[in-house]
Amino acid sequence: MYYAGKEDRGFATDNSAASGKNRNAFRAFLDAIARLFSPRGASYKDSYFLYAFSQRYRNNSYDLSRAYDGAQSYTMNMRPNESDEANRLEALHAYDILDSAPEDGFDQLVMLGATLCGTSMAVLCFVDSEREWRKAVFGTAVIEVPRAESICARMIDAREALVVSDFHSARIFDKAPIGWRFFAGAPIVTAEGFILGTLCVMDEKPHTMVAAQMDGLKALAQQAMARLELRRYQRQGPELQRDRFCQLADSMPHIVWSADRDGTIDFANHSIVEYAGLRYASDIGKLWSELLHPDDFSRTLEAWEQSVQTGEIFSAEYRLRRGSDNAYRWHIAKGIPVRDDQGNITKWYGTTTDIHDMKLAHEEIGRLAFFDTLTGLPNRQLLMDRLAHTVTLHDRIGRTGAVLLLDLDHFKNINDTIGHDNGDLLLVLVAKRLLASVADRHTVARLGGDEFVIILEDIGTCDETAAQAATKLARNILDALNASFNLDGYERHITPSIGIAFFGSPAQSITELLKRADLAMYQAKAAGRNTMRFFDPAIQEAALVRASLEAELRQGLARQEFVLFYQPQMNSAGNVIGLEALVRWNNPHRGMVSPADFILLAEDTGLILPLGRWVLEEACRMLVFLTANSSTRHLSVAVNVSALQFRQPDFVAVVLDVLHSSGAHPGRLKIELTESLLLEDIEGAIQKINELKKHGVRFSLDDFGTGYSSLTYLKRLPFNQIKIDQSFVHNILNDPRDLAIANTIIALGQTLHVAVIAEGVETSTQRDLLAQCGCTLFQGYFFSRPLPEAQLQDFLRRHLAA
Ligand SMILES: Nc1nc2c(ncn2[C@@H]2O[C@H](COP(=O)(O)OP(=O)(O)OP(=O)(O)O)[C@@H](O)[C@H]2O)c(=O)[nH]1
Repeated sequence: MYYAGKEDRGFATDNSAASGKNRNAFRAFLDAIARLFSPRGASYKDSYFLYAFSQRYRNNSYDLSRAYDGAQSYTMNMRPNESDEANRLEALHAYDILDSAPEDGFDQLVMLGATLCGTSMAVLCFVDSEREWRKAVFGTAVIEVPRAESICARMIDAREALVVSDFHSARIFDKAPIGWRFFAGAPIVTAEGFILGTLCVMDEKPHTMVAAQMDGLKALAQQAMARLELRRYQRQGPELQRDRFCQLADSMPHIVWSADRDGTIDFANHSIVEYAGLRYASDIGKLWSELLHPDDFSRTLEAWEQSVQTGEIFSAEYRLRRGSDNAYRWHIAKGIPVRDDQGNITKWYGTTTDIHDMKLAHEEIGRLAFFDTLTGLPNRQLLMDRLAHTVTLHDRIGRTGAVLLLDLDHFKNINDTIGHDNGDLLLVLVAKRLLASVADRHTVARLGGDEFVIILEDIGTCDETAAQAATKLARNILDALNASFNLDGYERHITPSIGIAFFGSPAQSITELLKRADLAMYQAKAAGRNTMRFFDPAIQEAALVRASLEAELRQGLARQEFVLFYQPQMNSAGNVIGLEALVRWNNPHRGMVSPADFILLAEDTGLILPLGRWVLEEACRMLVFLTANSSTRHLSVAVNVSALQFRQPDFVAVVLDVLHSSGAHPGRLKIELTESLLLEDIEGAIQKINELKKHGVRFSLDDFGTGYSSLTYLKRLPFNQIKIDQSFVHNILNDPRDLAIANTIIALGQTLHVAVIAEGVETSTQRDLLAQCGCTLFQGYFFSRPLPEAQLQDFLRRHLAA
């Protein structure tokens, strides 16, 4: 990378800079910049200079100061020493415009002036020492006027822009110009403040000029001056052009830069010094990557590579660190690739513009358009978009989702009693609780007023699982909102009514879906509020059944309706070696309920935790009882532990606590775990099992063969026993594959020195076949059904080893 001596300017000053190659590159640079500012792709001749110059020219202002009778003049706010006519003439001659041939660009400006002001004549003239000389004329063929007769010269002498509506009434000149009654002129002013001439419009008829026309005329005069600058610039040598360019580049608010193929910046204007707080613009070459926000780096690099590969304009948005406060601000960069004489792209010329405020404003506009201003939740518009997208997706992947429509109960009362502001606050707090009640992947939106919608995504594949998931979530919401709110220093209560509708395959319209959820919500209101209802009657029925079963389950626990049955476990000699404790629910209305009908619900509702503890306590009580008798002291009691129970952080402590308080022998307690329970956190499982094993507690792996049956479990988990699932035992006589599996499990047990017990043994043939395979422990109806405590005593008496 090469760099200029004038380091805060940037351009190279070595001799080669003047070479034709560099001149071409330089022209290409100007052209590139011009294209950036000119959407139509005009060359720098047309737009770059005009743009840059008009920026500076705009600083000279014109104030309406006096009005004549029928005429107005505008005081020109110029340099103090501009009355120096000699300097003015020198400035004029420097442009080398006098007596030059007509040029299209100037002709067009003059024509535009006449069209804009609706006059029959227009002239662009320069005032020399002796004459007014016209570079461009429209509606007149007169090219020169003696200075003494020139109104434009009078304008320059008086330093006033002028509008004369009618020379007949204005009488501000000794002699009205022949053939005109109307005149309006705007001065051609250099950046230094010299008035070189005017762009003026004339007519044979009187006229009035509205302010917009005068402004337009002044703008055209500015364009004429800019074009004059460009003309002079083009006639200068490359060195002068470069200096001039640097001055202009530095006057621009954008960061102007050029870069090599590998992205190294080898030129930047002064804006980068001001923005980034660099010492020299040239520092940008090495500091660029430090200024760029790290998160935007790879994206920017990709855009650059893309431009290098395709030759398309480089375009990227990124954040650049500001030197004054180290804040990152968004910028947009655009760079035009420029080819050398061989057609290879060697340079990129571009600008980088601060768009931070604009971007934030856009984001804010986007936020306002899609988010509710009060709660910050997605609004109806965004909800509809997401819902449409989610419904289509679920149809495609064959999954079920749900829409929960929630309306607060008697919300109007809140507004009426504690005011609308507190009502608003309550809506905000409700929104927060809703967000806290659902997982991030779901959407919580405010439909309007006191209505909210929750989209539950992917909650199952069948109605039952989806209904359970939706019920669980709706319950959470009901619980969350039922807790009191602190408003205005008082505890306030609000409840919701929730309607639930499902979507899946085939997709239904979102309007229909919301209508269904709305209908269900009204049913919830009709049912007394503070509750939920499903749109689907069958699901609703199932949910009601479940809800009443749950209520009964709670009651059952409180009323101690649960009992333990014990199923004996036998050895090959036909002696009892232990018991498996199995819970039953003795419901006053339903009779004896099997665990299959309530354990899942107990797990879903968390009731399994108190129930599981109760089972453990009962089993330990039985152990103490067995230990008291010398003939039963050796028997173990196996207890099934659910996944939720086992995952409790205090599981080990609970087991030890129950063992301790009951006085049961830990070595006689056997905990049965299922394979699926181990999947989630195998390390945690190993730790818990080992901790309890230290106290003598034994472990059995239940249902082995039905799940993943990973040998890793057997290797890593310190089980004392594996259970062959009854499904294999059931068909062991008919299905050789079941026999093979049972055989394998038994062989595994022998190899790993882990006891193997077969459950579900119903016949002597099954028992004999398993025994032939090497199985020594059995459990099943062939020996005994699970027995209530009273019948167990009898059984034990008959089957204990002498
Ligand atoms: N504070 C506040 N109130 C609102 C806003 N938007 C709507 N409301 C009020 O919310 C109330 C909604 O009432 P409804 O849902 O029709 O009736 P309700 O009193 O909740 O009674 P039910 O829905 O039948 O239980 C109306 O009184 C609205 O004026 C809001 O942005 N802020």
